[in-house]
Amino acid sequence: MAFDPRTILTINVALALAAALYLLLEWRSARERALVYWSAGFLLVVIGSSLSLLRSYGFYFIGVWFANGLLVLAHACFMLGVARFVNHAPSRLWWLLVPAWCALLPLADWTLSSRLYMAVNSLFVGALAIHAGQLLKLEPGAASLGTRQLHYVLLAHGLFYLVKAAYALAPGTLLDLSLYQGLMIRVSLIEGVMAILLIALSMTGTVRYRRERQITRLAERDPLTSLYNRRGFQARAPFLLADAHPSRPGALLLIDIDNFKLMNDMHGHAAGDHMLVSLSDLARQLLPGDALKARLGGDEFALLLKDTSASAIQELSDELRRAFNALAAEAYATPKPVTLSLGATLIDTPTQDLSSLLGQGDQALYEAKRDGRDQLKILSHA
Ligand SMILES: Nc1nc2c(ncn2[C@@H]2O[C@H](COP(=O)(O)OP(=O)(O)OP(=O)(O)O)[C@@H](O)[C@H]2O)c(=O)[nH]1
Repeated sequence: MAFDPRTILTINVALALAAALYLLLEWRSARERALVYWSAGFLLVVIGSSLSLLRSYGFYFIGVWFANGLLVLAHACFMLGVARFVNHAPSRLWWLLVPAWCALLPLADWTLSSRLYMAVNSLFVGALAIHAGQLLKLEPGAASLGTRQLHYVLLAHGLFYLVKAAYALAPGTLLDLSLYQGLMIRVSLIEGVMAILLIALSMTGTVRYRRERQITRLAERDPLTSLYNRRGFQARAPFLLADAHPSRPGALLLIDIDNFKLMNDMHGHAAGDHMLVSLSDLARQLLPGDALKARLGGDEFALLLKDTSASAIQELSDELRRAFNALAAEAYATPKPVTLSLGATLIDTPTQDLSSLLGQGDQALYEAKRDGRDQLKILSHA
């Protein structure tokens, strides 16, 4: 298909400008610094591609050398953005690209040396893009579609530039940088359009996924203890409840601190907060990793365990109480002891009825309080 290189370059400019503005707008809401680097990279592509249009009017230095130099700089920005995104400090050796590129300037003659120039320039672009792609590690389960896409698009883009470098040095190939003559130059213009689109979309996709994960995390966690809050507990409980079986029953355990108001009143809110955090730390230490741990509100906590038994729950409660009571007594003296009351209900059939389980746990907890606090009561699930 015939096409006019200047038209393609103009499309490149428009797309890169749209990408730069789009990424900048994303930065306004996401505040992810990588977006600023990426946006700056696309702005450099805009300037470089615009200057590139000048080569057909005889401005070779600006239209070829300078414009392609900006392309290297743009890819350095993409790489720095990815490094920032993955919290990786790039090696200082990349600075060597600056003197290396400047060393190409004396080669400004438009026969043989333009091939060498294009080969080295493409090599720099390819190396930066491949390095940026490699920085995006694809850990199973953690990488989003956007991250995977950005990883592969950057690698493919980098490989394309390596091929371009090899092509430039291959004898007998047509290459005229001033008139955009030669297969590789024309293919490169088309590749540029596709790369801008794919890279910019993957960049926003990968940042959005991370931001959504952060928002979900914030919405489901208690800020003081970092345990799940009621919303997070309700969202995750069904997975554990569905697993219950008479041979491996689960258990719901509700915990309420006794005389907590007294501690708050006597020692201040900070002391109360300290004990809430201590209790959550104990829960993390003493419970299995797959147990669901949540602070439902105030001084009330909920634990959901799978594959357990009444005796295991009793043992766990005794350990929790012993450790918590000792901590509280040691740190903050109160006329009435600050202890733990616990209410548990065993779950021996799969169920999705969390609210009635919470009702039973509450009932058991109420009995523990009524019978003098500092103890566990267990109700069997009918
Ligand atoms: N420090 C602190 N206190 C909180 C927080 N949220 C709720 N509280 C306090 O927790 C206390 C809960 O009081 P209750 O459970 O009704 O009182 P209690 O003294 O523990 O009484 P019993 O449970 O019957 O032993 C109140 O004083 C609340 O102000 C919090 O985030 N930090």
